[in-house]
Amino acid sequence: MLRIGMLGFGAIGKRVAEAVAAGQLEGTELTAALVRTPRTAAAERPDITHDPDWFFRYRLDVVVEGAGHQAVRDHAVRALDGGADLYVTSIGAFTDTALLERVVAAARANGCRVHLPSAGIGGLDMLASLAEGGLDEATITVRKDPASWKGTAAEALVDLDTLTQPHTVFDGPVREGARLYPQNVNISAATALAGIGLDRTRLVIIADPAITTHVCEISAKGRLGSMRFVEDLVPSPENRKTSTLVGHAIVKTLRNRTATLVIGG
Ligand SMILES: NC(=O)C1=CN([C@@H]2O[C@H](COP(=O)(O)OP(=O)(O)OC[C@H]3O[C@@H](n4cnc5c(N)ncnc54)[C@H](OP(=O)(O)O)[C@@H]3O)[C@@H](O)[C@H]2O)C=CC1
Ligand SMILES: O=C([O-])CC(=O)C(=O)O
Repeated sequence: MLRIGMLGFGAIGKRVAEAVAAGQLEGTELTAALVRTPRTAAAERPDITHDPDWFFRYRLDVVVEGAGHQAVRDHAVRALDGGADLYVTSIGAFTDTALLERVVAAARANGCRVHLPSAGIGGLDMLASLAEGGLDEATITVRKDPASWKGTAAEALVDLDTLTQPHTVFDGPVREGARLYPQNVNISAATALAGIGLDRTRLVIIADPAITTHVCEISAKGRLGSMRFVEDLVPSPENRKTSTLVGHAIVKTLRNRTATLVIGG
């Protein structure tokens, strides 16, 4: 039985819980989930707690982070020190390269692995393959409806409520943009780490009043050829900044861990 601990129990965490409860992740148990806000006690699985010491007293095979950059900073190394493999979705936290190095060192010291799943972005397999031959350029464009940028740095740049035209709120290196928009563009950090890195990958972020979805595009060019990938995803009713697909993608990733036949990856 694979024992999973979830950091975060929002749009992503709840989808994992639903999949386990529905028997869609054979041979797995969602043992515990760590959140920020205290919950009323319930003797059920997962055991949902806001107390990191309580969460980490469980012996976990896998810790899946779907909680945010601070949770990566606070708990990633502890998860690995406890002997669990770690899956991180808040990949933008690794714009801090020293943090990534500490996390990888902890994994190595404990004989564990760190996974950065594709989660909300496609095309990483192709991008990483192209990068093997050397990439000249890579760009990711993240376009979301204005409501998805509420509560972010975009609010200081533009009135999201009265926007009538697409507005570029960031155009620059991923290292800067993924730090400025921690809840919306983790996929850009995944793209950068799969390709030509956080400083050389260009990130364009657009608030677009003409759409109601998340339209994200990767384009890249190198010695082996070029690629273009576009996705158009439905926002989660639980958290508009996150595409509904993300939780499903994490379920697919966890299923691949125990499956006999693994497709893609
Ligand atoms: N790589 C990718 O493709 C994507 C990555 N993400 C990342 O995943 C994160 C979670 O997304 P989503 O599920 O939509 O978010 P939600 O806001 O729906 O849920 C976040 C959950 O994490 C908990 N939480 C927040 N901070 C902490 C912390 N410091 N320690 C422990 N728990 C914490 C919250 O607790 P409480 O319920 O008490 O508030 C909540 O349960 C995003 O912030 C983003 O960083 C998101 C989408 C795509
Ligand atoms: O689900 C998405 O739209 C992507 C996302 O929020 C992120 O990368 O943080």
